[in-house]
Amino acid sequence: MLLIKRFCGGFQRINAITKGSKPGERLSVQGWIQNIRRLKKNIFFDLNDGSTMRKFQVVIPKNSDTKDIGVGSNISATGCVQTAPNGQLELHAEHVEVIADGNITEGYPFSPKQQHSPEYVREHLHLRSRVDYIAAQLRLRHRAMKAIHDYMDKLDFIQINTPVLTTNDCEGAGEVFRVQPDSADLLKEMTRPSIPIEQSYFDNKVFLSVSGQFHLEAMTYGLGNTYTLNPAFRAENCKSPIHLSEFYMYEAEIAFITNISSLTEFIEKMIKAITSRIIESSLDDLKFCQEKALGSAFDIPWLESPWITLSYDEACDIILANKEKFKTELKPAEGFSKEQELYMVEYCQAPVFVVEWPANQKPFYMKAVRSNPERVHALDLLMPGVGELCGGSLRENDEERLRALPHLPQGLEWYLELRKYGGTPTGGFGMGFERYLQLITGVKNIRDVIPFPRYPHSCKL
Ligand SMILES: NC(=O)C[C@H](N)C(=O)O
Repeated sequence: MLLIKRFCGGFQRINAITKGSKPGERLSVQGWIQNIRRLKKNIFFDLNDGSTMRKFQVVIPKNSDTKDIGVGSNISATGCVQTAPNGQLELHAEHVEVIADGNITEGYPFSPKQQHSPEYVREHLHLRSRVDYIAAQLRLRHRAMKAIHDYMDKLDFIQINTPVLTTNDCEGAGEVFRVQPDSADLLKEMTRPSIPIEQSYFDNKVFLSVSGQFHLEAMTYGLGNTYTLNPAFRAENCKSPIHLSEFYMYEAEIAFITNISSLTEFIEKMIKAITSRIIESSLDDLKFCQEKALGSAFDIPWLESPWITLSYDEACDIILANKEKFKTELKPAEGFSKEQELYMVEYCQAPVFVVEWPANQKPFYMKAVRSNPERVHALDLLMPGVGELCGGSLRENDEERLRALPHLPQGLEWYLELRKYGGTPTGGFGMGFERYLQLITGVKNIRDVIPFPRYPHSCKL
């Protein structure tokens, strides 16, 4: 504790104070003033330091010199913790110092007393961490990441920092961002005889990663179970409220797995566990985000009940039997539309795993069902409100079967070689981390659950 205090320069964070301080304790805090009330005997500051959505009241005698202090001012205060008449802890300050003026009137876009729309708040990305529900979202995001890391660590998964720059496009779709130096001089300087000039830095075409899966597979062949929680990129001209050009993907690769039901069980257990952990650690922020998003907080209905698994054919039957309910038609080569995904969840009244997909709808690396090679051991997890949350599969670990594929992508000799030196059965999944945050908070636009959203026509800051 001493060490922590010294790191923070002797100041305590409000979250720690409201959770652990006792009346009578002397301490110092720093933060931003959110509101000032000047009453007969005392002046009351509502102090916020970003560590919690709870405001901490600082009380100073009326005769103190506070003419330089206004809403938005940065202050430090030292004093004694006491219990306020409402039962909450407050600081009776003997010493208050102004660290910086707030100046929040001169062109400041947010009025402390006004509610601003998410679209408006998003226009001021660099200032929006000062808006209460964005701060709550970002704290929740941190807790959710921590919950994932703690969960995986407990299960002895090894975290792998998969590369952001890659030469493969994993999913095989043409949706990648190319990367090359901006400097024409540098490219020229590095030119080699047989390499196109724009590739002369790496001697290869290089992309921003769309998925860390192949790198995880390589590591899993030596380390056993691995995972990553890294940025992934998709160059799609898609303005939907559930897509980003840069997002975080939580991917795991499990060794010695031979059954798709083991994978669905793993995912269901994991999502329930990390969600419960977030509820334990961040209930205030979670409820606040839910209220802001949907008007009222909600319980998460899928935490206790079992989830459903449907084969692709069973899922199609449900859609076809209800086809008058959809604007979109079921297209055999394209999987389900968003409204069909959401309908399936509503129909089953539970999250739904769709398994046993037609091979022609899925990437080449998925393991063929041996009794029916037209099908692959793949899964999509459909959740209420967001539709697809996870995609996963067992991986084809038979080198010969991979080599025989008519559309095997070029340049993946290394991927085949993994199988050549021992075709370990593996399987795994990817979960869009921001989509998960949308799922538990109800936040409609994915741009509000990531600090700096990147999407078509927008890469600010
Ligand atoms: N790791 C995974 O299975 C995720 C999958 N490659 C995807 O991008 O959806």
